[in-house]
Amino acid sequence: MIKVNGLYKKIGQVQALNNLSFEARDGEITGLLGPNGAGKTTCLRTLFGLLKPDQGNALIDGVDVAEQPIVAKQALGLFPDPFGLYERLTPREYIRFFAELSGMNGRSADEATTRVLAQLNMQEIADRRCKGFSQGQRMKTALAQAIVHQPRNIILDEPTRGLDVMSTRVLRGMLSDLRAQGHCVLFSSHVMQEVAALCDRVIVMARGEVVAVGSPAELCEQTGHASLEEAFIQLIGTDEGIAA
Ligand SMILES: Nc1ncnc2c1ncn2[C@@H]1O[C@H](COP(=O)(O)OP(=O)(O)OP(=O)(O)O)[C@@H](O)[C@H]1O
Repeated sequence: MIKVNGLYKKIGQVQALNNLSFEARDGEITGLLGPNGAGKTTCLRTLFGLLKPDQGNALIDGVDVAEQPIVAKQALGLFPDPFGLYERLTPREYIRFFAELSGMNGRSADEATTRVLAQLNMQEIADRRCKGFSQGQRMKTALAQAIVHQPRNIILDEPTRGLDVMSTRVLRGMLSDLRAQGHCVLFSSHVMQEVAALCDRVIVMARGEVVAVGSPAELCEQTGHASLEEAFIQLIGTDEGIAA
């Protein structure tokens, strides 16, 4: 469970977060949807302890990220940019390295690596170098890295940016599996179709605050629009920076 309470963050002259509060529940996929500059990345960076809020707090399974960053991060997986994989390593080496970074060693790191390779059906590519991998194979490696320490909560910042259709499908399948296993999945997006297809609940953000919360169907109902696109435009006040 991820919870943010009254987050404020000013960056330069910009009030990037402006009393932002919401929760993302276990066993659900929660989408953070907003136009460019809404504050999505700032929020996710705060959740991961990379930014300190001016006010308010972020809780991972009830642990305050600012007060106990190491404990909070152990319950959190951050999905990295799959284009940034180190190409000379194999997935097994790569994932094991991240297992060690999260505090495992020797046998436990080996076991965790083997487990996640099996979980994501990666045995065939486990010992090939990442160089030349398809996007889908990169996605799996990136996700394996994020979940090797079995965090209950997984955060993804614009995970489908730049992906082809097949890879997007692979990612959607992986996120649905994580939901079925009871994980809390939170991802940011400015792509409506993606949010509509995947999310149980959508947090609509604009100007650093929440402007609406609900399932895609509830958001349509709240605004009286049949299409999600129209609902979002009404809620956000513009369609600038939102993709269909
Ligand atoms: N390092 C920074 N320096 C200056 N301004 C920043 C910085 N980081 C964020 N901001 C500003 O804070 C606001 C929120 O930015 P943020 O990146 O969180 O938005 P976002 O919703 O992730 O947008 P996008 O969809 O475009 O990635 C924006 O107005 C942005 O310009």
